[in-house]
Amino acid sequence: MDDQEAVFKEVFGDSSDSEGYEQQQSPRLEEHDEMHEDRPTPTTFDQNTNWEQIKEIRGLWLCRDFLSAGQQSSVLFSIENEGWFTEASHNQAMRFGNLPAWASEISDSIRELVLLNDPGLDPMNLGTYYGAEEECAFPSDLLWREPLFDQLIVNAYQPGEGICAHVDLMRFEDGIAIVSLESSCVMHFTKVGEAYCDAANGGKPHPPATKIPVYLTPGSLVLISGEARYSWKHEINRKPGIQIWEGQELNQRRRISVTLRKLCRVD
Ligand SMILES: O=C(O)CCC(=O)C(=O)O
Ligand SMILES: [Fe+2]
Repeated sequence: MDDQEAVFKEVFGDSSDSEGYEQQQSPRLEEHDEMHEDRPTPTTFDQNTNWEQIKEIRGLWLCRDFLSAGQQSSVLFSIENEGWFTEASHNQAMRFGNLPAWASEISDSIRELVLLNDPGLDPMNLGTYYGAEEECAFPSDLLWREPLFDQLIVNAYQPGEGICAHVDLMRFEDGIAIVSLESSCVMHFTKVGEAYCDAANGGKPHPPATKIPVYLTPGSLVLISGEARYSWKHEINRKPGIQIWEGQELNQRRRISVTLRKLCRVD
């Protein structure tokens, strides 16, 4: 096991073991607890309060405390070790196919966390739970595809940098996950077709587009599927005056994001 893998297993635990979902989120923390007198409370995922459904947009879910501070450091350490961002001009890295171990661990944790909140998605519980599919953070057909994700993009944004409004390319399947690290930001969602477009309207002003702001803190996870994926654009505009949350302009630092998607099959 190399250093990076060891650190990752230390923080996330070994996802190949057969412990229950709740234990898998922080098994190593619990081991440490046994060794120390002044034990911190283990961080387990709360079954009901962890996920936030963005009510204006079907298929948009947020888990603010997806990665603990230690897990965030571990992921950042792994990303740093990849050596992708050693030069200031490098701000994006992509991987297709097998994900690096640390990204696979994130992918496994996403599946576990969705299941934890929606036990009815687990085939083991078929017929026992009857939850509405729209109450699930990820639809079951996406949750059980293999692999869950096979494409990774890591973006590094300096203060002031963001990403223009877009719908992710159709070459990717439904079901996208974004993990935020280092700096908080506001991601804005705009309905497709509602965005301001001068030329298409003969220069006449459009009514202002409905923009739904979503506050992404470090360690948070966003899941985007269905309407949120196909009928809404997302953007991060970090120009002055735009990154406002609860009336306050956010203090910007470098932001790293990890985006996981699945390529469409070409038969
Ligand atoms: O950096 C982010 O948080 C979003 C990235 C994104 O939307 C994309 O790569 O398509
Ligand atoms: Fe995107």
